Amino acid sequence: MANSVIPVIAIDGPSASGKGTVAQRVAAILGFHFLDSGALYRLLGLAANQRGVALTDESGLAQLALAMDIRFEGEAIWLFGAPVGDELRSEHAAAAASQVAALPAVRAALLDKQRAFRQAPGLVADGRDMASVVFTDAVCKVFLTASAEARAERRYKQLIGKGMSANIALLLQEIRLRDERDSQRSVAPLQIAPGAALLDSTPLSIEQAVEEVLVRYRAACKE
Ligand SMILES: Nc1ncnc2c1ncn2[C@@H]1O[C@H](COP(=O)(O)OP(=O)(O)OP(=O)(O)O)[C@@H](O)[C@H]1O
Ligand SMILES: Nc1ccn([C@H]2C[C@H](O)[C@@H](COP(=O)(O)O)O2)c(=O)n1
Repeated sequence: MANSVIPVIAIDGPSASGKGTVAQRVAAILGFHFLDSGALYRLLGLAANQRGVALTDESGLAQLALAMDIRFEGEAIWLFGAPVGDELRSEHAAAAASQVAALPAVRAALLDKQRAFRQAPGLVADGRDMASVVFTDAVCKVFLTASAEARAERRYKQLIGKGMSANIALLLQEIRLRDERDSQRSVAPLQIAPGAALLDSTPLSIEQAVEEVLVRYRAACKE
């Protein structure tokens, strides 16, 4: 199958809007591959930390991004042959990811790694620029959002559920800060891409949000 005809569903949106959860479930229902593009930026922040590369060293980070040996196996992730634990999901890792993601050379270095996930029979990709940059020809583009308060509450429950400590007021502050940085940066900012459908999941359950995406995908396939 030629790469360009392999269908992609692009789900972008702000932090903790539920994109990862929804994208993963849609992929499972359709039997598609799944790309958590944020994990690549988080892994780069982690690798930089491990190897002493400053989060402001654009060329050093870009070289590290190209060299990163990453393996995804279901929920498990390996970085340079070592398993990565829950630290990848911490707000500390998220803040580092948001910082390195603002650097143009880093984004360019990660493009091929992301596009390599486009494999038959299809791909569901979540991130910030899936529809606007990485998979501009995606058959279905969704911008999944929710109020900052709902997102902070979801993240709080997620972290507590994993046995990690969390403070909801602090989470709300971090979410707002990250929204600001991700949407104000000059390269590939978080935005609603042309042709993307806006889906506000504040009042929706996960199942309802999944169904909304599937409805849009099926409609797009009929066009
Ligand atoms: N519609 C929903 N209603 C309630 N909780 C939800 C909903 N969607 C997702 N969640 C929960 O919110 C938490 C955050 O979701 P998820 O990790 O998928 O967000 P995300 O947008 O991928 O975040 P990030 O980009 O920061 O990784 C998860 O615990 C998930 O189960
Ligand atoms: N396509 C992407 C994915 C992620 N980022 C950045 C912005 C986020 O703050 C950070 C972590 O992402 P998350 O795991 O929360 O989805 O990575 C990006 O710029 N582009």
